[in-house]
Amino acid sequence: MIELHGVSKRFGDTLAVDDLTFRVLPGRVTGFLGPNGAGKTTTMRMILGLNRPTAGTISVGGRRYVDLPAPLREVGALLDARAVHGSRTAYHHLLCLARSNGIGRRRVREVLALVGLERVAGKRAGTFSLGMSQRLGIAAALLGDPGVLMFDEPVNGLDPEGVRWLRDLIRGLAGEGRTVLMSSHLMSEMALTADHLVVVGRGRLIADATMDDFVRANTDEAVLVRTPEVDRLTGHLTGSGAAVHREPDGALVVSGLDATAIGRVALTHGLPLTELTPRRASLEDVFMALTRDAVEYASKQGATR
Ligand SMILES: Nc1ncnc2c1ncn2[C@@H]1O[C@H](COP(=O)(O)OP(=O)(O)OP(=O)(O)O)[C@@H](O)[C@H]1O
Repeated sequence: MIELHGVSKRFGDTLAVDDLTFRVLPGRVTGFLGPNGAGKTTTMRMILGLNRPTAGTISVGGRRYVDLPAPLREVGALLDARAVHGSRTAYHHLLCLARSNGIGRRRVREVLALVGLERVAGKRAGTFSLGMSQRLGIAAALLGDPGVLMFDEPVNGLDPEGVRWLRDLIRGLAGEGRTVLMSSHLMSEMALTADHLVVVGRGRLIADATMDDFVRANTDEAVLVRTPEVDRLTGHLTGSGAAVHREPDGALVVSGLDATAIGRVALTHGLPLTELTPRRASLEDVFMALTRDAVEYASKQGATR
């Protein structure tokens, strides 16, 4: 488990992290979301003891990172995939890390195989593509077989096969009971990977909820209905207390009644339905709506909305 209590971090005039309190629990993937500059990387760096909090406390498995005797065996992290000695081979890079934490050569071979880099283990890391560097960073995170894992934007640079592989790997790690915290700007991927979300904006906590609750709580439930009998169905639905909005293509967007109730109204009056689809916002829709005010570096188009 990772636990943050009242954590803040100031860089000069910038309050990068502002009084964050949350827990990352084992056995599930926690997605760490926030617009650019929201403080995600700074928070992860503080968890790893790379930045010292200005205020507050952080513990990993009940202890501060600096108090962990063999940190790689407790916490594995991918923060910056390019942060390797470019002249070292992938194998040598991992071997150096392993040695500093009392981990044997066999494990180095194992993690290279796990991330699919066996064939290029003897190549210099500086010649790797971004996707290969990400795989090497993931191998490094897994080296000590740690119970806590953090991945900052791990999907960057991966090809579609790699994206799917990483999703399965991350879900598998959580399935084994590990604590997994992962940031990504790819909302569709996050929706497929994470069970729980911690959302930040301008350094502050915006939400800490399960994926399902987060989307449901921020969605206006509505049902998309199509029928050849638009006027009659609209009349009966409004008569039953629903609000009905007619789209230009003739579809009805109905709120105030769920799909079952709408189906019943149609059946009672003998009106055919050609579509009856509960509408739910996507994670991306909800994220954009909730963080709109917290976006620091908006594009012009976004800023004028
Ligand atoms: N070493 C530093 N010195 C000064 N300011 C910093 C430093 N590191 C981060 N910041 C500032 O802290 C804020 C949070 O940055 P951080 O990189 O943690 O955000 P993020 O959520 O990871 O963003 P992104 O999604 O763009 O990676 C930003 O305003 C950034 O400019």
